[in-house]
Amino acid sequence: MMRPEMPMGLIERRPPLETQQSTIWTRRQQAVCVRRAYKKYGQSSNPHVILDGLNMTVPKGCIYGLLGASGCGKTTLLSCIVGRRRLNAGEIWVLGGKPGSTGSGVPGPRIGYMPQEIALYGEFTIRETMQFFGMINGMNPEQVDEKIEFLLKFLQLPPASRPVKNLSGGQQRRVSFAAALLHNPELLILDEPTVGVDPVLRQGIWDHLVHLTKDGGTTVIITTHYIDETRQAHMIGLMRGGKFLAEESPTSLLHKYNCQSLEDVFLKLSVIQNRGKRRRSSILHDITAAIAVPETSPVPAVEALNSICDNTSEMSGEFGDSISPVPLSKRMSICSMQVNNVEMELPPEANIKMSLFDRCKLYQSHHMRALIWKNFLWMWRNVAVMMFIVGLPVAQIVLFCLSIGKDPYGLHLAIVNHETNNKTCPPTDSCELTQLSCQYLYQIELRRQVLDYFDDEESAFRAVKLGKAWGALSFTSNYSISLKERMDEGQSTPDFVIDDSIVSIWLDESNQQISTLLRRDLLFAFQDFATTLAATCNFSTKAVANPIKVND
Ligand SMILES: Nc1ncnc2c1ncn2[C@@H]1O[C@H](COP(=O)(O)OP(=O)(O)OP(=O)(O)O)[C@@H](O)[C@H]1O
Repeated sequence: MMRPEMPMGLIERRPPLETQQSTIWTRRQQAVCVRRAYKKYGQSSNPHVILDGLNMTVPKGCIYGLLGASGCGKTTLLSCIVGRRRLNAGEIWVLGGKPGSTGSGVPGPRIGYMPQEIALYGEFTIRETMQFFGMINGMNPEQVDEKIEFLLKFLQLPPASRPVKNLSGGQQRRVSFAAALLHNPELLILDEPTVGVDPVLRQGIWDHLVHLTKDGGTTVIITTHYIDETRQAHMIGLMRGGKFLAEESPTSLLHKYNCQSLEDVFLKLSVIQNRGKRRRSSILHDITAAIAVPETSPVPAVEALNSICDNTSEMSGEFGDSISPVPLSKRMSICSMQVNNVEMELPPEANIKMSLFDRCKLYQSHHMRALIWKNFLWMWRNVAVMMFIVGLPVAQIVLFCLSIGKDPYGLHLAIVNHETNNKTCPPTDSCELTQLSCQYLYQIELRRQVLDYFDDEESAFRAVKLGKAWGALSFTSNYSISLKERMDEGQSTPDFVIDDSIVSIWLDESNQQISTLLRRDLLFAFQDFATTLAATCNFSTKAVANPIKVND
């Protein structure tokens, strides 16, 4: 592909480096390759931009130190790499595939991720924690046990039977680190693993990382606030303002900027980035001119722009534009892997349409087993919580049955009994058909309701209105005579006799449940009163029973 001519001013300021082509193939050969990453938080109207066109290349077999001030977006970038978050724009290739795509193994056992925040179960012992992570990554118990011995010794951890909650903060971070190392992943992503670690152990950790990457089989990306400890990294990326200020080996950075420490390099580059921002408008003008290719040119304008962004030579030295000044070939030689000589089988490309079967494959049996095991262990360790969770519904049901499941009793009823001049009357066991209202009221009392006597209907209604009674019952003065005549005369009973034989009832309907139950009680009480009376007088009880039979 032809490159557009660069303007003279730009060439004078920055001598061009060797042109590097960035193709999908080369991106997939890297351990991690991020291109034009853009990530923001918050509303579109007021976005908080964290990654602003960031490019990052982590060759395989490399220790890559990701450095930057607190809050510059290191954790955000790492969580996009492991597939916990998504970019708003741009591309990420991890171990040849896109995070989350089918068959990429990312997230999955190909990656070991130690997050910044501790994500361990406090109730579990160190051994159980390791067993859980081992199970998730498809390891068998023997393999886990073997690895535990080494990791406990190497990371100076207490005995494996110690619960995680009883460990210090630094020890818990080391357990989290051990969990990331456990399954020998191809790519180790460590977010501040050396926080709370003494200098001797810190050196031990770095030595181990160097050992892991020696044969090129493992790649490590590590963030740390101790900038100088990254001298042992093969490459470091200095992040600021959502971009990389540089992506180079520590020695070449120290040499190039003539500094004694990487902190000084970082400061120098920050100053250059600030200057670069001020000059940016004029540089942008130069670039626009560079890609303003004539219509006759065989290179389309979009390709020309991509070429400028992807090839490291054109804009090298312009920090803050997130383009590394190191040619790709040099970066590759820093690390142990010579990609050109290796024929590798790459995972499938992203955005492949997934069938339902493929989706089901995401739910692997060892994941399910690990989760079930973890949940049972958690329940076992939290017996009190479990008893509460199981016992609460039982207690609720018992309380419900005790309070609501029973029929209500002790309900007050306002009685106006003109037949007895509102006097209470005892029930009789003789067949005298006088004061039948008393016998009916007695049946109501048997249902444990409370009878309050009133002189007239008006005062009985007032009691109901004031909520002192749930209902009012009124008997006429010749209730018993009328009822008897009604039974004797049958069809020829005059209307006024029928009216006198009726018990008038008014119920408070404000609580439908109570009024329904009360209505049922009053009807059943009358049924019992009629049956008892029939039995006392040697009548057929069946004749007075309700002519409805509910069968089984
Ligand atoms: N979920 C979120 N919603 C909104 N803002 C967020 C969220 N997560 C992180 N941020 C913001 O994004 C910025 C970058 O956060 P990030 O954790 O990536 O920084 P960092 O470089 O890892 O910091 P440190 O070195 O202190 O861990 C911070 O300003 C943070 O407040």
